[in-house]
Amino acid sequence: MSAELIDGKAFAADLRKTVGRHAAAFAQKAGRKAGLAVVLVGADAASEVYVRSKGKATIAANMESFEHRLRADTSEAELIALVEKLNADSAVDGILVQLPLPGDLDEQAVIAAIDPGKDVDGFHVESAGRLMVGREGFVPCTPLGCIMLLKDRHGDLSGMEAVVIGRSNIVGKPMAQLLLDANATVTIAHSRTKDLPGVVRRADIVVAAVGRAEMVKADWLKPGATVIDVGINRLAPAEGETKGRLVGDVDFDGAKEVAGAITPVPGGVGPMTIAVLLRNTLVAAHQHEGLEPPEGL
Ligand SMILES: NC(=O)C1=CN([C@@H]2O[C@H](COP(=O)(O)OP(=O)(O)OC[C@H]3O[C@@H](n4cnc5c(N)ncnc54)[C@H](OP(=O)(O)O)[C@@H]3O)[C@@H](O)[C@H]2O)C=CC1
Ligand SMILES: Nc1nc(=O)c2c([nH]1)NC[C@@H]1CN(c3ccc(C(=O)N[C@@H](CCC(=O)O)C(=O)O)cc3)C=[N+]21
Ligand SMILES: [Mg+2]
Repeated sequence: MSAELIDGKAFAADLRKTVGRHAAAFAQKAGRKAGLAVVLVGADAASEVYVRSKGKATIAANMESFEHRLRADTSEAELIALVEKLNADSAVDGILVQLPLPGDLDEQAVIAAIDPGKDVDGFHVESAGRLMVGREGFVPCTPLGCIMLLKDRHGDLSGMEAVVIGRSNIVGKPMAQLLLDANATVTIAHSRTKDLPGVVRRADIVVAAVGRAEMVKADWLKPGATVIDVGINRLAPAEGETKGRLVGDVDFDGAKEVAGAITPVPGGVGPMTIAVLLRNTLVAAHQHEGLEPPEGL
C-alpha cells in the first residue's frame, strides 16, 4: 500500500473532545446545555443507526439530544408543525430532519420551515445562499468535515486541481464551493459528464459523492492524488455474512496503491459528519445566548 490513510475517525474523535470541552463551558455560562433535536420520519434501518449514533455522540459531548420519531405516514403539515414547535423551543439550538423523507413529503418545504438560526445541517436556502456569497452561516456537515481533513493534510489548497464527483445540494455543490473558497481549481462531475476517468485523472484532490459502490477505479487516479470518499454503500451480504460490507464510492483496494492519501469507509468521512454536526450545534447555542462562539472550532 502506497497511500497514507486519512484517519477521519481519529480526527472526528479529537473534534468531538474539543466540542465536548467547550460544551461543558457553555453549560456553565448559560445555565443550560446546548441541545440538538433530530427528527426521523419512518423506520428506515440505516437512518436508525445514524440517529442512535448521533444521540450517543451528542450526550458524550455534554449536549442534550431530543429525538422525535414520527410514523412513515406523517403528513407534511404535522411534520412542519413539529419543526415550528422546535423553532420556538429555547432548549433546542439545532434541528436536523433526517433525509430522505419517505413518501411524497416535500423535503424543500420541510427544510424551509426550519429557523435558519437552528439549521445546523446547513440545508436551508438561507444557509446555502450565505455559503455561495461568502457570508457567515451554517455549512453542511459532510463537506465541512471533508475540507477539514483536506486542510489538515495539505494546509494551503491554493491552485490545486479538485474534482468533485456528484452535485447534490447536501454534498457535491457545497463541497465544490468550499474548495473554491480555499482557492482550488474546481470541476464538478456528474452523471452526464463525458469521460469521467479522464476528468478525474487531472485531479490532485478527488471527492467522490456519488452513491455507487466502488465506482472510482485506481486507473482513474493521478498517482499521489488525495482521495476523499464520501460514499456509504451497503453491499449485498456475501456467503456466510448476515450483513453486507459497508463500502465507499471508490475501489479502495485498488486506489490505495495509486493515491497519495485516502479516506477509508467506514472510518473516514462518516464520523466527521457527526463531529461537525455537534460543532455546528454548539456554535448555534452560543449565538442563541448572545455569546461569542469559541475560537478555533
Ligand atoms: N459520509 C457521510 O457522512 C455521508 C455520506 N453520504 C453518501 O454520499 C453519497 C452521495 O450522497 P448524495 O450527494 O446525497 O447523493 P445524490 O444521490 O443526491 O447525488 C449523487 C450524485 O452523483 C451523480 N452520479 C450518479 N451516478 C453517476 C455516475 N455514474 N457518474 C457520475 N456521477 C454520477 C449524480 O448525478 P446527477 O446529478 O446527474 O444525477 C448526483 O449528482 C451516497 O453514497 C450517500 O450515502 C451522503 C451524506 C453524508
Ligand atoms: N438531514 C440529514 N443530514 C445528514 O447529515 C444525513 C442525512 N440527513 N441523511 C443520511 C446522510 C448519511 N449520513 C451519515 C452520517 C454519518 C455516517 C457514519 O458515521 N458512518 C460511519 C459508519 C456507520 C456504520 O457502520 O453504519 C463511518 O463511515 O465510519 C454515515 C452517514 C448523514 N446524512
Ligand atoms: Mg440525496
